[in-house]
Amino acid sequence: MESTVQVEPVSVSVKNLSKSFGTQQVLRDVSFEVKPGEIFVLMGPSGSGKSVLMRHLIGLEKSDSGQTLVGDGDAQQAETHERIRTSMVFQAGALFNSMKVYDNLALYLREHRLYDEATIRTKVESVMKALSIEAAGDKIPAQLSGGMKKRVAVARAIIMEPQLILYDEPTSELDPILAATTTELIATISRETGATSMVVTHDRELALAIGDHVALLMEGELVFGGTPEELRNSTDPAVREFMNPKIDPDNPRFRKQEK
Ligand SMILES: Nc1ncnc2c1ncn2[C@@H]1O[C@H](COP(=O)(O)OP(=O)(O)OP(=O)(O)O)[C@@H](O)[C@H]1O
Repeated sequence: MESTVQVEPVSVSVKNLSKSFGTQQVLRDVSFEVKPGEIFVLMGPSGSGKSVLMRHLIGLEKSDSGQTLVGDGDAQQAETHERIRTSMVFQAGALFNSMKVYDNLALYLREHRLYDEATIRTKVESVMKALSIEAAGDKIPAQLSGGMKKRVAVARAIIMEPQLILYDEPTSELDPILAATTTELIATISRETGATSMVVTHDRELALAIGDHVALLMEGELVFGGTPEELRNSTDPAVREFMNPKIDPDNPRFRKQEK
């Protein structure tokens, strides 16, 4: 992917982060570090607080206590995000359906008046080439397949040359081959741009294949943090159950959860 731009990666640091909504505590004293340039994978069951945690990192949520740093800046201050380029690849792509793919990609550069139209064209074409989506330029998102839409969403995120890229469930709703392709894409972008990557996912294959570090959040608490190898070898019953749930049709777990 020779047409991508190298960036200065940033660290992420979460220290003793707690957050409640009303009486429900969603994050409990969560702490972890992400090193510049690494791929950090955040896993955990539905409702465990992953999205709330990520929202803190892009400044959309205010903590009750604790600290979230992106580089040397407080993630909850707008100034940090003006200085450090962070982009998020949303699950549904967050593309404008009424606009051609080319215009979706050019939008950020045009809105921020960063370059003249000729330079924008060069940049958009270069990112489209890097992700092999040149043929999609004149189409609107509704005309694209799921896999192509994912690549356009990734293209839209990397066009701003982010130092930190956050992926929200990038492989959900994809067939196994497309999930593998998207996983490879995340690894390639990480390698080629040098950006720090954080991936929220339920996808164990992705976590084990490309994570430098993996963290597991359960009921708002970080119950595991380590390498994929350490995750694979964990003897913690909750971690093992999450990674390898045994399906027992005679003793369904939803019945146990009802009690
Ligand atoms: N703005 C909010 N107000 C009240 N409760 C909220 C709010 N945002 C999230 N929650 C609650 O916080 C809990 C954690 O939600 P969150 O979306 O972070 O889970 P998640 O781990 O991302 O789940 P999933 O994997 O299903 O996306 C849920 O119980 C949710 O209902």
